[in-house]
Amino acid sequence: MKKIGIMGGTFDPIHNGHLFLAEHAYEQAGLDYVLFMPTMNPPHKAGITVVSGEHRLNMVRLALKDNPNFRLSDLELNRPGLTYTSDTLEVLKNREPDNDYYFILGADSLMMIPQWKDPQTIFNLSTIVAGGRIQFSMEQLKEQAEYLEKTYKGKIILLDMPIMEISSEKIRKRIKEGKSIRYYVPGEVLTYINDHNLYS
Ligand SMILES: Nc1ncnc2c1ncn2[C@@H]1O[C@H](COP(=O)(O)OP(=O)(O)OP(=O)(O)O)[C@@H](O)[C@H]1O
Ligand SMILES: O=C(O)c1ccc[n+]([C@@H]2O[C@H](COP(=O)([O-])O)[C@@H](O)[C@H]2O)c1
Repeated sequence: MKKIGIMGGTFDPIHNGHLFLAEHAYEQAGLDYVLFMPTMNPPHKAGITVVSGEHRLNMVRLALKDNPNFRLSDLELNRPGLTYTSDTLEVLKNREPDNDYYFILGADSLMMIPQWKDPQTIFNLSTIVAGGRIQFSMEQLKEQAEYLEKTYKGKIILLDMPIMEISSEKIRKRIKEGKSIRYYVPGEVLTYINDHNLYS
C-alpha cells in the first residue's frame, strides 16, 4: 500500500507556488510520492487554457526533473470531454485499490469543492490536503474543513506552510507587460516559455 499525492492543476504555466505546496503536502502527509496531473479541460475553465496541453505537460516535466518524489501523470490529458476529479480518483482506485490517495489543492479550490462534480466520491476515495492562499484566513479554512468533514465525512489535512502568493494568472500578466518572471517559475520553465514565445 502506498500513499500517493495528486497535485492536479491547469498549470498554465506551472510555477513555484505549485511546487512549494506539493513539497509541504509530501512532507506533512507522509506521502510516498506526488503525481502532478495537468488537466485537459477543467470544467470551470473549459476552452480557456491559454497554451496547449502539450506545452503545459512539457513545462510540468521540466519543473519536476530534479525531484525524485515528484512524478508526472498524463492521465487527465488523454481523457476526452470535461475532466472531473471524481472520475480520475475512480480510475486510480480501480487500478490500484490498495493505495491511499491524497488530493492536494489550494484554499481557493477547497472552498469550491462542494460545487465540483460528485464531491462525495472525491471524499470517499481521497484525503484532501490543502494549503493556504492569500485570499483566505486560517479561520475560514478551518471552518470550511469542519463543514466538509461534517457534510461528506471528509478527511482534510490543513497544511502548516507560509503562503507564497504566486498565480499562473499573475505570471501571464507579467509576461504580457514585459516584466520578469524569474524566480516565479523554475529556471528551465522560464527558458521553455521564452524559447516558445508563450503568453506574450
Ligand atoms: N501559490 C499557490 N499557493 C497554494 N496553492 C496554489 C498556489 N497556486 C496554485 N495553487 C493551487 O494549485 C492548484 C492548481 O492551480 P492552477 O493550475 O489553477 O494555478 P493558479 O495559479 O491558481 O492558476 P490561475 O491563476 O490561472 O487561476 C489549485 O488547487 C490551486 O489552488
Ligand atoms: O471535478 C471537478 O468538478 C473539478 C472542478 C474544478 C477543478 N477540479 C480540479 O481541481 C484541480 C485544480 O484546478 P484548477 O483549475 O484550479 O487548476 C484540477 O485537478 C482540476 O481538475 C475539478
